Amino acid sequence: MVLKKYNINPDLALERQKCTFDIEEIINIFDGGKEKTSQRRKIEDVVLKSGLCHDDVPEECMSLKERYENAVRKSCFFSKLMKTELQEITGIEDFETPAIRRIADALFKDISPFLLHLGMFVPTIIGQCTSEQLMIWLPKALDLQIIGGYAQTELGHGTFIRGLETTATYDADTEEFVLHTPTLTAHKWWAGGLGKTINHCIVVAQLYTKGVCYGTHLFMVQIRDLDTHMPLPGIKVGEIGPRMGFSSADNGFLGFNNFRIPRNNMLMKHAQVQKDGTYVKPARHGKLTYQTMVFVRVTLVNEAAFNLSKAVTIAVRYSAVRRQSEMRPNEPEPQILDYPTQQHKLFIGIATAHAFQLTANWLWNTFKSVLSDMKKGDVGTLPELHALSSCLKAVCTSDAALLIEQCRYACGGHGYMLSSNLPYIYSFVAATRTYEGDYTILLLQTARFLVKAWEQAEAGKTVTPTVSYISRSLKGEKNSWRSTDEGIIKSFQAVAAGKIALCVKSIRDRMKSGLDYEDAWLLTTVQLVDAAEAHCRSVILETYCNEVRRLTKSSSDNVKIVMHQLVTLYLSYWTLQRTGDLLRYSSISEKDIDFMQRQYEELLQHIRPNAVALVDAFDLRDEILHSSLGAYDGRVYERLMEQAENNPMNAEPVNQSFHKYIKPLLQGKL
Ligand SMILES: CCCCCCCCCCCCCCCCCCCCCCCC(=O)SCCNC(=O)CCNC(=O)[C@H](O)C(C)(C)COP(=O)(O)OP(=O)(O)OC[C@H]1O[C@@H](n2cnc3c(N)ncnc32)[C@H](O)[C@@H]1OP(=O)(O)O
Ligand SMILES: Cc1cc2nc3c(=O)[nH]c(=O)nc-3n(C[C@H](O)[C@H](O)[C@H](O)COP(=O)(O)OP(=O)(O)OC[C@H]3O[C@@H](n4cnc5c(N)ncnc54)[C@H](O)[C@@H]3O)c2cc1C
Repeated sequence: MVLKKYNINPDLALERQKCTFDIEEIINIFDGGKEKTSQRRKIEDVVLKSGLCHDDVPEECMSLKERYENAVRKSCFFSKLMKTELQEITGIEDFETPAIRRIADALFKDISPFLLHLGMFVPTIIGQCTSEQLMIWLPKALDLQIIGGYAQTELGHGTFIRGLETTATYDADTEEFVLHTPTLTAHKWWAGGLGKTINHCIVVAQLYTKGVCYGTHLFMVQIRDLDTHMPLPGIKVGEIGPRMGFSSADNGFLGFNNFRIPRNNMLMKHAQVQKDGTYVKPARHGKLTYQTMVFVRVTLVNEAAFNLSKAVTIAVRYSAVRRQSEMRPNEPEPQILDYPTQQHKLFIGIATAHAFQLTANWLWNTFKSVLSDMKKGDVGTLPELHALSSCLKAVCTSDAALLIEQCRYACGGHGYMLSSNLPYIYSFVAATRTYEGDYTILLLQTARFLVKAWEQAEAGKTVTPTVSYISRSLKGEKNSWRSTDEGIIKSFQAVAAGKIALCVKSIRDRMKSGLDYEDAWLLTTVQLVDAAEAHCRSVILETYCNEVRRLTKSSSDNVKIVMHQLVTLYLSYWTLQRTGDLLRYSSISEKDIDFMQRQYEELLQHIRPNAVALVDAFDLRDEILHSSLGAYDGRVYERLMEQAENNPMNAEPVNQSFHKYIKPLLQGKL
């Protein structure tokens, strides 16, 4: 749709006049500097001027098939644009993924069927191929001569990778692997793009050679003919059916009937099968084939931040425009943003988007540093990265989904309209809580690391920095509550340490009473999930505070003030959410809690005049927001009416069903 131009709604115009800081300064902080902001805007200009974002009919009014076909059309032209004009016009050679990721949302209200190609297929080639394999597949994949996906999950197993049933049996006579789907539940299920779009696929299968199973490994498999796009003989493939979101992502199923691929199609950077069938196991770490999952978990923290920033921009702008009820008799109806309960729903969304974005950047740097260690042969930092990326993916996607839904509640009935975009944003983020490792499963992975760290610290060994609070706790350091940033972080660490200690005790007590370790662990899993979540909270709080302090060192005073108000709001919010835990594991008193409550409510008032400016500082163009409620000009009612009038249901004054059914019913002739 072409966005109509309106004058700015007067309420929004007034809000912008109240702003106390330079918006551009905050935009630059989140982009990583002025230069990066200007690069990103150039990329956005090129894509928006290309006309690619235009739809004749709103996406939500298309049939599923039309939506898919429209998404393929746009993905192809977008790919072409990325390869040609974007580079030529902007002169930017190194397309930073965040900029491409952001502008992709101007094209797709839902998901591109090519998402997994960029998100998992290419990263798996980079992380899992030998240099020879890389030379074969990477240029083709980057040039989109082949389009791929990542098929790991099966109908019967997603979480438990070791339980996957698809087999890849080596035949030394022909130097081939035979891929086979032995049962119904062994069919690959869910892979994005697999249903209709891709011609290649990374397949995860149990490797058999010389009669021995060596567990899951990765294989490059061509599944469709490059010319006709027909499934190759021995391949059964299709779309899995309508779902809550991801409507244009053509998630698919895949089965193999003794399908043969060359030996060289096993991705052999870490483990190899030699020509005679001899298996050479990975030299350094048993879980290196899980590396793409770690990469995606890291990027999903960024997804949580980005999508939350979209939702909260929509809801804050709408709340500045919407007037409802009365605060005192006969007074004009206030903007709903003036209600403290509305501020309570929304300002935590702004602070959380900041916290997650800065945590995502920090995690990305940690990921890059672990990769660089691994290149030098050192895998010592991998367990901590796995533990961090697991809990941050779980908690950030889960919190973001809850807060996005809260943004929808904050928009009342209009938030329920698809044209608000809030239902799309929610259904996308709700899926991120499940895919790439379900919430509970990932927290249990972190818990495993925490229990080990506890045991190491108990044995007097040094533990990694993110769990150094465990050593302090074991030394008997008692937590004394202070309502400063550092004081609150220390108290949250004391909560995490206390919960880990209880888990360890619980496991040990259960073992003393005769249970084996597995049962003792199993019966403690409710507490273990809770302890891992507490650990994660302390990591986010600490990272957010540290990063704001670091990044605003040379900022203007007003930017420092407003950024720090959000940090304090975030710390106060979580203190009030976790009073039970803090009363149990720290020295916080009722008086301290009263103080925090008052501080929180005062902060809502302080932030209120800057609320619209703070969401403007996410710098999200209308074309990216796709929202009748959240456009920059705040012309909510005009846009809602426009959408209603353009609804294909209104193209004819009388629907044919009247003549077919209603009239005969009215006349008693049905
Ligand atoms: C071209 C233009 C087109 C336009 C498109 C425009 C798009 C814009 C472009 C932008 C691109 C950017 C993309 C960003 C967004 C990305 C979105 C991507 C969408 C993804 C869709 C979803 C994909 C999927 O879901 S794939 C399937 C994922 N599946 C899972 O995650 C399964 C979860 N299960 C597991 O991970 C495991 O089974 C696990 C960990 C639960 C248990 O494993 P296992 O049983 O093998 O191990 P354990 O016995 O429990 O542990 C043993 C030991 O290993 C350690 N360990 C486990 N995992 C790891 C690991 N990953 N790394 C390191 N170590 C690990 C574990 O801790 C144990 O250690 P100990 O020391 O022994 O304790
Ligand atoms: C939109 C979407 C896109 C996807 N895209 C892809 C893709 O491109 N490629 C791909 O390979 N996969 C993909 N997936 C699959 C996804 O990775 C899995 O659905 C996910 O890993 C969860 O696994 P599952 O479905 O087997 O859930 P299950 O493991 O069956 O989980 C069901 C419930 O059981 C619980 N549970 C399971 N095991 C345990 C345990 N050990 N302890 C305690 N509780 C447990 C879970 O916590 C959960 O509550 C996609 C999924 C979705 C929704």
